[in-house]
Amino acid sequence: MLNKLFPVLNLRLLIVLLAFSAALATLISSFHSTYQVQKEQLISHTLKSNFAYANKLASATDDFLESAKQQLAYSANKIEQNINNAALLQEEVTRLNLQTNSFNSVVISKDGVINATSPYLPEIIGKSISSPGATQALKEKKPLISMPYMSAANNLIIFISHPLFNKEGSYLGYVGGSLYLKERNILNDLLEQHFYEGGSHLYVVDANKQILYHPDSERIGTSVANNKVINAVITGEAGQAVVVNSKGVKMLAGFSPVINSNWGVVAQRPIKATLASLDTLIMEVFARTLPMALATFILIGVFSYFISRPLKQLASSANRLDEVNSIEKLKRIKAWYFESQRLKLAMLNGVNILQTQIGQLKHDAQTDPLTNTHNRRSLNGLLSQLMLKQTPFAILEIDIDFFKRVNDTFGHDKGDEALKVLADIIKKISRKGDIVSRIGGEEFLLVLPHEDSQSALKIAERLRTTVETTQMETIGFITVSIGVATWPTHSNNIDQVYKCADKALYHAKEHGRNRCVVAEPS
Ligand SMILES: Nc1nc2c(ncn2[C@@H]2O[C@H](COP(=O)(O)OP(=O)(O)OP(=O)(O)O)[C@@H](O)[C@H]2O)c(=O)[nH]1
Repeated sequence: MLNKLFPVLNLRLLIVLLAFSAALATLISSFHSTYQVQKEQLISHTLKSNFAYANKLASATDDFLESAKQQLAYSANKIEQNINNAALLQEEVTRLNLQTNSFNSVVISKDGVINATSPYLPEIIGKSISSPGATQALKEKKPLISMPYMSAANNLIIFISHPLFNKEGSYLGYVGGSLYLKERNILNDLLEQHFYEGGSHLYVVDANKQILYHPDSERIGTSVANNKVINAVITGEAGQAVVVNSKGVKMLAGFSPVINSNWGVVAQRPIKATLASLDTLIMEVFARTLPMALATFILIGVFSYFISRPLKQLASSANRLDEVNSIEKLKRIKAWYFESQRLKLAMLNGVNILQTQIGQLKHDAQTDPLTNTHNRRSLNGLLSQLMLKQTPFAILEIDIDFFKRVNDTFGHDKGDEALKVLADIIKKISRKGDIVSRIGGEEFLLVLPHEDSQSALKIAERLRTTVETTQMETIGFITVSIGVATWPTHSNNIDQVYKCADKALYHAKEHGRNRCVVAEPS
């Protein structure tokens, strides 16, 4: 079941899989950590630089407003002393306008009447002014930067003013200047200098979260709600944060307040734009790493081949240990590293032991242990081979005469000795190719290939006389009777040939023993 689910993997595939996944995991993890570290660095760096920009811009704006206030204070001082000199008033407002560029200036009396304007507009001199900035200035009677408001001509304006007092301290009115936030002015110029690319931009809000400056002029005058950066900056906080803007874009923002006007400057850049360069960088690193990674994978393939090869060869040899040349094949395997060497040696030892044992078992299965001649099973096999090859043969059935008496007289052990001596005699008489076999207790069979009855009878006679004349220790002399038959002359059926030899032997016994008889033709 398991094998069906997970087909057997070979060592090479396993090594390749293991090394490949390890290399891949290392590669992915190093790319991932490089990306993460770079990303964190980029984000942190962008946040810091945005904060620095916002800080710089806030302080520059602060400086501008402070300088405008100081210029107005200077002019106020001059005007206070010459409040009735209309020419000087006009000269002073003109100077203010020219100095600050687009800082439209006016002198207003304590009743709210326009005394001088720059640009010079004679048609409104002597008329009353009622704009929110003017009203606030008249009311508060102190140096002031107004809240931004919409002018009659639908311009977003801030009004900067300084009060006028005579020597006795009586209020005379004020001198002031308005900045048109949507139009080009010195504040715009200041902020636009720092506008940079890649979605980066900055904007300025007032204390009411109203946008005073934005690169998209449509946004000027609109309010921003639910923005934690703006919430923080209008309370006078400075810092940096990741924030989602009104369009749902994640931004890296730095923010800083403008103290003089309670405004806030925010410099921000979309995270996506910030990280775009990182994606390109990672792709470049990947492209440069690719050849090395490919080379590594090829090396893994080659190494896995050389590592697995000896084990694969040993495994395939293990399936054929019973082959004749298995030892030679094992010896030829190049086991070049420790484990494969040990395995090869162990297999060689195993094959040696196995083959010795198989040889021994084979010998035991085919041999009569007492006389070391072929047993009945082995004999049958050998005769089958002869018959298969159509090799004619004669059989000599040899039986010891009165062997019971030998046993009874000298004991069973001495009887065994006699059997061994007889076996040795038969072996000596036989030639190469003859088969000597013990087929019963005191019965032997000698197979003589290519011999006919007559020549077999001669050999039987020689055997009989040799036995008869061989003196055995303790026992003395024994005799044998021999029945001779031939295949296929007596019968084509081996059992019939046995029967013929039996009959011949019986005949020999019947006729006095110690004789050889050739079977009658069947
Ligand atoms: N020592 C010994 N005796 C055996 C062995 N196998 C059989 N015998 C004995 O061989 C004898 C065979 O006796 P019988 O078959 O009666 O024949 P015999 O005494 O040889 O007489 P004939 O064959 O008629 O000449 C028996 O006493 C068996 O016990 C053996 O392996 N060792």
